[in-house]
Parts: sequence; structure tokens; C-alpha cells
Amino acid sequence: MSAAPQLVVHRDKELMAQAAAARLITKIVDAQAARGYASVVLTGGRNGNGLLTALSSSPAKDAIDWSRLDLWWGDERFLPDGDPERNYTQAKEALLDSVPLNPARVHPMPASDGAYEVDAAAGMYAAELTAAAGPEDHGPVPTFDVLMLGVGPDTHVASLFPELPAVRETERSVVGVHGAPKPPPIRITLTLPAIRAAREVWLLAAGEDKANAAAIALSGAGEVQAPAAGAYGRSRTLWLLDAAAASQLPRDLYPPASP
Ligand SMILES: O=C1O[C@H](COP(=O)(O)O)[C@@H](O)[C@H](O)[C@H]1O
Repeated sequence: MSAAPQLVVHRDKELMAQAAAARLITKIVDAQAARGYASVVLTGGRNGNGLLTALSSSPAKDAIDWSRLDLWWGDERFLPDGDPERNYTQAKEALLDSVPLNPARVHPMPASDGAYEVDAAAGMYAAELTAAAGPEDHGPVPTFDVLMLGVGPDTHVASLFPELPAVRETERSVVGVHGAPKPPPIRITLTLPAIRAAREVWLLAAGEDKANAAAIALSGAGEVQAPAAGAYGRSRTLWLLDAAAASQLPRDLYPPASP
């Protein structure tokens, strides 16, 4: 079942990051209370890292049992381990190095200095996801509690760029990306079917440079031309915006901004 997008607009990107971090803490705590563990898919980019930085300075982060949290990534720039442009490196700096995670539950995507080229590395990540999925997931990836996606100014999400083959993928859960228009050109990404396995998909868009992308994706564009339009969750799809990113939305979509 797909979920019609719900929109929340915050005053500015700092408030958006803090409110999204608070929302994520509650989601993780609730999932851990219900099932004993939670699973979250992280995004790279400015908004995703802003959320992690806000989470790291929230006192409420201590409500999370970090040892019972599974972390996955929606995409990765295919660069050497430790490269400052890798989404994993940036997430470690923003939050992960400062919380007591169980390393066995942290699943970064492969780096370019490992044993595999990008397509084989994507296949390995797909196999890792399949190994973590159970019969209750009814598919090749776990039912993530929350999967977050930063929305690029060109409507890309994860490393699904408009018109590139990865956004058309219907079988595989993870693929290599060649020729991404945003550097670096070689990447690994979850595909739309894998993204749609999540209970909740949260799309993060803050800043004026995201306004056109949000308006296009939320106005009925096709997913090949506007990949963000094809990202939705099984039970909820939530767009978290700031006022600048919401400024070009059609009036009937624009909810009142939070103070
Ligand atoms: O390259 C990437 O870009 C997007 C969006 O990043 P932003 O800085 O424009 O917010 C991000 O979601 C993706 O994970 C990342 O690899």
C-alpha cells in the first residue's frame, strides 16, 4: 500500500532539523518498545547531516537504546573508506561516533578501495539486506521503520537521478550508478522498490534551492523525471520542509508553517 504524502513545514532549516530529530527519536523509542529493536535508513546530504547533528545535541537521544538499532544507508558515494565525501564518514562525524551503537548492526555501503567494483559492491549490499530480511518482510529487504531521503535540487533522492537507469530498476534492491550528474559520478543506491519497503519514508527538503524540486515532485510528476515523486512508504510518506523549500508549492498543498 502506498501512502499519500503528508507535509510539515517548519520556519527554517535549523528548526526543521531539530523537529525531525525529535520525531526520529520518538519513532525509534516506540519501535524498540514494541519489537525490541528499530531499523533506520540514513541519507547523506546537507539536510540528513543537519538532522544527525541536531540529534547528537538533543538530551532526549539517551532515550534510545543504541545497541538495538539497525542502521542502513540509502546511498553512498563510491569513494575510499574514510573519504570526507562519503555519506558514512559524514554520518560518523555528525552522530555515530558519539553513541554506543552495536557495530554488528551498522551497515555502511561498501567503499571503492574494497575488493569489488561498484556493481559487484551493490550486489553485496543487496545480499546483506536479504540476509537481514525475515519471512515477515515478504521481500528481499527488511521492513525499515524509517527511511530518510534528502531531496536534491534536481529532485534526486538517494542516488536515483532523473532519467538514469537506476531510477527505472524494478527487480534489484541495490544498484551501482554510473555517470551521476552530481559528483562523484560513481555511486551505490537503493532502488525505488527497496525504498518502498519501508514503513515510513521521510523526505527532507530545506532551503530555497529545493523549492522547485519539492513543487515538481509533489505536483504529479513521473518518477523517472522526478525520482522524489516515486519515493513513498508502506504506511506513511512524510515531507519535512522549511518555509523556503515550501515556497513554490501549489497553494492547495501548502500547510501552515510551524512557528
Ligand atoms: O549526493 C547526495 O545528495 C542528496 C541530497 O543532498 P543535499 O546536500 O542537496 O541535501 C542526498 O540525499 C544523497 O544521500 C547524497 O548522496
